Amino acid sequence: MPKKLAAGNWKMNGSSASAPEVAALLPRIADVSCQVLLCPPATLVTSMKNWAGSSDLLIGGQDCHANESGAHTGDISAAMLADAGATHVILGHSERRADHGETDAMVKAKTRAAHAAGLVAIVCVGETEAERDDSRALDVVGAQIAGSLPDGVTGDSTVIAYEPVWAIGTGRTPTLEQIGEVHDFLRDTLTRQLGTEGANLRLLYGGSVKPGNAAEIFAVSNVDGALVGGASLNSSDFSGIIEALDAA
Ligand SMILES: O=C[C@H](O)COP(=O)(O)O
Repeated sequence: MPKKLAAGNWKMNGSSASAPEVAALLPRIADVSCQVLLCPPATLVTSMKNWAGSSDLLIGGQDCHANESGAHTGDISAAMLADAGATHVILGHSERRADHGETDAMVKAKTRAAHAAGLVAIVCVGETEAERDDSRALDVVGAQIAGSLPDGVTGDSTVIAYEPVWAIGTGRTPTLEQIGEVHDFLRDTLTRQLGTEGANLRLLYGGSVKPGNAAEIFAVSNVDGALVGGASLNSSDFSGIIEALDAA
């Protein structure tokens, strides 16, 4: 299995003034055994790559178009992200699914494009609160997995992030049992579909991960890291999460 992964999603936050925050993170990740990734807005990918210098900090995008180039005003291709210094891209985040009407089929096409450009795709799945209340969480993430992954997925090319929509930015998290149930289900489903590669796929949990709850979340079976939103904006908070993952 590839190394565990602590991924930070800056969403629509950050500017050229963010350099010191990234600089403060670098000494804290110098000796960790897990991978550390920051996904800033596209405008900051190249700058952040420069701020990372010779450190092991990885840089990713937050979305890409399914096509390599063409008349798509405002969009960015996977190849462009790679050219800017990105190694990863987040795809199918619930905010993109909600704000931009992204469907599983669109996420699948984007994932294919990411792979073609040599990027690791972090494919997000997760149920809404109404779907969980309706006892449909596993059905929903199962359908998203079935619809969002193209052929040829491997443990090196793809990461799955389970993010219950109702836990994102709310300070609410599922119980550890609920996280374990979904992650075990994802592992079983992916191993059935993909064999060894499915067993090797990293499964991240995302949704209100903080330094205070990270250790208990990382102790849950089949949790191989986290996709962190708000707490990744603060180097001290993100470091706390990274240290918990490193110790898990
Ligand atoms: O991509 C990250 C997730 O949406 C989690 O965000 P959050 O840590 O602010 O809840």
